[in-house]
Amino acid sequence: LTTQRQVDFIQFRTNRTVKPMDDMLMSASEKANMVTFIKEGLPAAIQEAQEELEPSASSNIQSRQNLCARMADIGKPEKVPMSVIRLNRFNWPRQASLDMAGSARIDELAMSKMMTKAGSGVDRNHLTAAMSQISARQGSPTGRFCLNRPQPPCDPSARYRSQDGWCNNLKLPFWGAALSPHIRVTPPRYDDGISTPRTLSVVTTSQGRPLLPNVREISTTLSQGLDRPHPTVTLLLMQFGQFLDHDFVNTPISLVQTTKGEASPPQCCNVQPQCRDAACFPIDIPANDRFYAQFNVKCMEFVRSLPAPRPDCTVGPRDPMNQNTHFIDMSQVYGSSVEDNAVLRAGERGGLRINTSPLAVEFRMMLLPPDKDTLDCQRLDESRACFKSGDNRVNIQTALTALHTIFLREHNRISDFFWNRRRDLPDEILYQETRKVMAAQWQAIVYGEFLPTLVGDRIAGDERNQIKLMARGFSNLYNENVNPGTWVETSTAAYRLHTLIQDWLPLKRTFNESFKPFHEFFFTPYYMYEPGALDNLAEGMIHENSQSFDNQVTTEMQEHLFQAVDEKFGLDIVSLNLQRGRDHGLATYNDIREFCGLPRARSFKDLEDVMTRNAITRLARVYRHVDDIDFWAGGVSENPVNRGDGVVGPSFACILTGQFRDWKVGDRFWYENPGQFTLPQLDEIKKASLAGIMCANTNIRQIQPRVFLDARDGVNPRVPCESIPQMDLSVFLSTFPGAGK
Ligand code: HEM
Ligand SMILES: [Ca+2]
Repeated sequence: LTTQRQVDFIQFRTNRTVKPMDDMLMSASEKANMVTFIKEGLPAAIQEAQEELEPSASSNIQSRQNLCARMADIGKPEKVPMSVIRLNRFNWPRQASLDMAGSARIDELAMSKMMTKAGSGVDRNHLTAAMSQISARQGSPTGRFCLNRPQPPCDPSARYRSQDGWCNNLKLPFWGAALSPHIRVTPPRYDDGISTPRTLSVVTTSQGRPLLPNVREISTTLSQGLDRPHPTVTLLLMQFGQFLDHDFVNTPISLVQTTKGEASPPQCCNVQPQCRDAACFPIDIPANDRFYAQFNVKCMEFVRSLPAPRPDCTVGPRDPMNQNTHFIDMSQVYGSSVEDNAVLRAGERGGLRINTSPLAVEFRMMLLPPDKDTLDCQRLDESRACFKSGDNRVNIQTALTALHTIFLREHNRISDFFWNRRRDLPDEILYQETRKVMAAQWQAIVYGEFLPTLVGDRIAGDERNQIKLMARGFSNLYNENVNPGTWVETSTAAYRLHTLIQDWLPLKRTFNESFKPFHEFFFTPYYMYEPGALDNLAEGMIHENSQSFDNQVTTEMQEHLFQAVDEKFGLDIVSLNLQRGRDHGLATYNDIREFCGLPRARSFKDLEDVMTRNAITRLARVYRHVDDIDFWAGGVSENPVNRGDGVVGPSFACILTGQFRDWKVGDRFWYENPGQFTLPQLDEIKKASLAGIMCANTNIRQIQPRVFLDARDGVNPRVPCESIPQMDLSVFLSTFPGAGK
């Protein structure tokens, strides 16, 4: 049986370096004709599209909006639930993202004009693929967001990463930078080949192609919220996983101008379809829904992600924007822009700003600085504010806030050490040197501890996958031709490991709390102000287990996501994940199988090579055809890879292995690259561990060395913190600017 198949080297079926044009089955003259057609027609199409989308020119759109606004007023406008407001805050766009999306929308309209012009004789996928390779908008006034983005030239000898990731790649400075698109390793699946979500089944009937199953129906068919704790993996794996995802991706949603002149997310439910904003993609809830029906809820709000313009001056199918640096560089701690970073800095001694509220001072707790503007937080009293960090999602649930706090403390612990020895150095140097060490040990922990647990030792240990750390010496894997960008396949499915989440937080032990459901911790991180809260959470996360990797997601996430205390229901993360996949034009489960070297399944039965019969039955119950299966739904239905050597299934493991490889070999500042650290410094970084960081920054006294796995006598026994190795930070002083003079 192929279920027993062992996976080691992950080899992609498609050669990702092949340009789409080369891939097309066209004669040379056909290709040449298409290139001429695009070069001649596209600038005019862009011009037309721009005029059409210009706000002043669209009086008819305006009047339609006004009409619809009046209709909405006549009907009773529903109060927007707090859960929806919180979801939108979670995905909030920066002004720069909104500006850039305007440019991307012009491109999309221009593309569709080109398609109309080309007529039905031309293959739409060929045309979009060809357009995406021709820089037709360079120098055009709307091209201001491509290569012309105003930035100082790159300094190849810069010792530190830039704050926004710009210039990591010297040839293509936008690669991996904040405010660039997610990238793709499989072709997009949009209904129109440009940007409209996949909604149609592959099946053709006499009435045409039926709709794909509704995402909420898929959600309830797959998951019954069963409680299946993972046998060996701690809850810290889940929590670290989320903390890491806030390093490499932050996808903003679209906003609309309200009549008051503010920008806000459009309301999509309870609005007539013809009056809905183009960014609306609401989720219908079936009338017989096992949970929402009792509240008479028929629709879940969903706003589409912002389109990102392509940084290489080409036009092409829509890609979502990423507001964080794509690199594994601790941007969730430091921010993804110079402006964000400035707010987080103490401004002296190389430190990060901390919380100076009376509670924090009284109990001598180093906490994150307060964020007075956080609308999504329900403030209980003035003395307990929500927190600020490098990623704006820091407050969404308290265990995440706890990890942010531990890494804040770690930064200040290291910067204090440096400052005590080099008081002559300015704040900026002390900060950057600390950040450099922080990012290095972060990468070492992500690749050395987290990834081997996630994809399994067998895959992580295979040198050919290039995710294994060096036993000694430097790595020679840096490749300037590898794009270090976050993949849509990762952000929108393979890394959405919401199946690992428990329906409680491990706060019970010290606080003697009666059971508190997980949703009471959404956007209410006030526990952090209790003395001992952080220690308690840290201790709980290494004691308790994650949920298993499977098609089951806790009802806290499937029914109560972001629910406020005075609400009865929240959102469903499974529906959101699936709908987001369609919004982002994500390839299907079968596409990914093929990309990963598994055979394309021709029937549901073919899925037996990676799934149990039970998991297949659920998929077959809701999907009409095996080609319709959404990647996330198929991915979580798989058995863990290599019989449980890894946590995730084979297709998630495949995507994640490729992704982590590219984040590493495409990062010029990867800590093992020559020129980043000296050999003695690398030897110290090898001593870094998450156990060590938790010991150094909390009051935990005992810990198992491999924190993502249960403590087990003989194998991974809990030991006193004193016996966990710590880096000798003094080795880093020798390469400080001006050292040894
Ligand atoms: C622990 C509580 C968690 C909550 C409440 C939560 C909630 C959410 C929500 C609401 C979204 C946005 C959904 C959408 O509109 O598309 C999201 C996205 C995401 N989640 Fe989670 N999540 C949690 C844990 C995790 C974990 C453990 C992981 C992975 C190990 C994870 C990975 C992701 C990723 C990669 C995204 C996409 C983010 C982006 O593109 O900006 N999440 N999560
Ligand atoms: Ca980052």
